[in-house]
Amino acid sequence: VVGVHRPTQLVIDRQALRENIHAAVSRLADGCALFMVVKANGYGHGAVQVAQAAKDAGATGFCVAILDEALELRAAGFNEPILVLGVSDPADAPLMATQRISATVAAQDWLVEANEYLTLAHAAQPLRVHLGLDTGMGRIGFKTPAALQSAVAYLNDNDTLDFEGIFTHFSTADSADDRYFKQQVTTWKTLTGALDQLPRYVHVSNSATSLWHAECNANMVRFGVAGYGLNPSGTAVKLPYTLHPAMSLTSELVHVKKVAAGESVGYGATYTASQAEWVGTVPIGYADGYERRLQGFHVLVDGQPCEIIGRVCMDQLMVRLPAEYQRGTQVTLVGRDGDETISLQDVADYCGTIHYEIACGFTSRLPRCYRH
Ligand SMILES: Cc1ncc(COP(=O)(O)O)c(CNc2conc2O)c1O
Repeated sequence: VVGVHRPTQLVIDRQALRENIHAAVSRLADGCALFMVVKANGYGHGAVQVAQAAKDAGATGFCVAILDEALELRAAGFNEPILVLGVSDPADAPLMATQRISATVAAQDWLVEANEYLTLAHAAQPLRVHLGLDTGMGRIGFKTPAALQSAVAYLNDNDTLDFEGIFTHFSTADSADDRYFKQQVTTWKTLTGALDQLPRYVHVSNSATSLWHAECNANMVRFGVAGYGLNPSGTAVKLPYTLHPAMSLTSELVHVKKVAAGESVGYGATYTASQAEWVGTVPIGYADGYERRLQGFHVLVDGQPCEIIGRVCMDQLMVRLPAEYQRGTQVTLVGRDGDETISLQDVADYCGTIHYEIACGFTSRLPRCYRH
């Protein structure tokens, strides 16, 4: 990667992305589309590169969180449908219409305000609208048949608006306990059952739903975390087919020294060697998204787990080495080295969070290097 002057990098395996997405596409019923969810810079993997890999593997559209992420894809030359999953600014309705970016709508007053902007702008294209239904996620969306019917009537009465899709989002699809999931499905059926006809895109599935409740898929799935090779449930529910994690994180030792018993390492001198030992310094820290909470976790050097000793600094961290190693020796922070592997799940477990947050948390200071 041009301009990389530090050995620390996120390595993204595009072949893994393509395999994960193609596996999902091949399992979808005829007529069901896969839109790759590339929000948050492709869950940290690089939105543009992920979008291309997903398109190569059969994705026919994309989902993002905010309008800026959709504009990034258009600027990169993607002409496929793009749905913004969050609530956008009604004042941006003309821009979205012109750019053929689909807007999520969660309330009728948003439609009325957007329509004012569209009418004033004499937008050449109607704004594509997906109505979001809140069936239990408790985030955004219509909750009653009456409100939904009213919004649909408003859509049908205004040619500045194109009723392109209707969707909901499940909050427990990744749980082995499906009681709440079933309640949401019932609510979904009640709400959509109140409409005479449904729009082109009808979608309810995130990765977990498409993996464990595929019968719910309708005609489009919003495929995210599994496309990156990660189990939506973490380790709670077994995958129906193998996924290939696409993200690795590697670096090199930039300094190696022998410390004597009694010598301290890191801010706050929180670590003191109890015996003479070899210590390596790795150029990565919390400003890269490698969190301070990872003190005491481990990295891999020469296929061996090496404990992170002392506090993680902003840009560097120190590890105990099993022996003397040369400057430049590879360090694996996420990925496989010999017989050992550190997964994003392992990092997330140690931090008391989920792998989504770890992957999204790697900052822009880490170059993304693409393989295959
Ligand atoms: C509306 C919506 N659809 C689909 C997805 C894709 O889910 P998946 O990556 O599990 O397949 C998300 C992810 N949203 C989030 C994932 O983590 N926090 C979120 O808000 C979402 O918010």
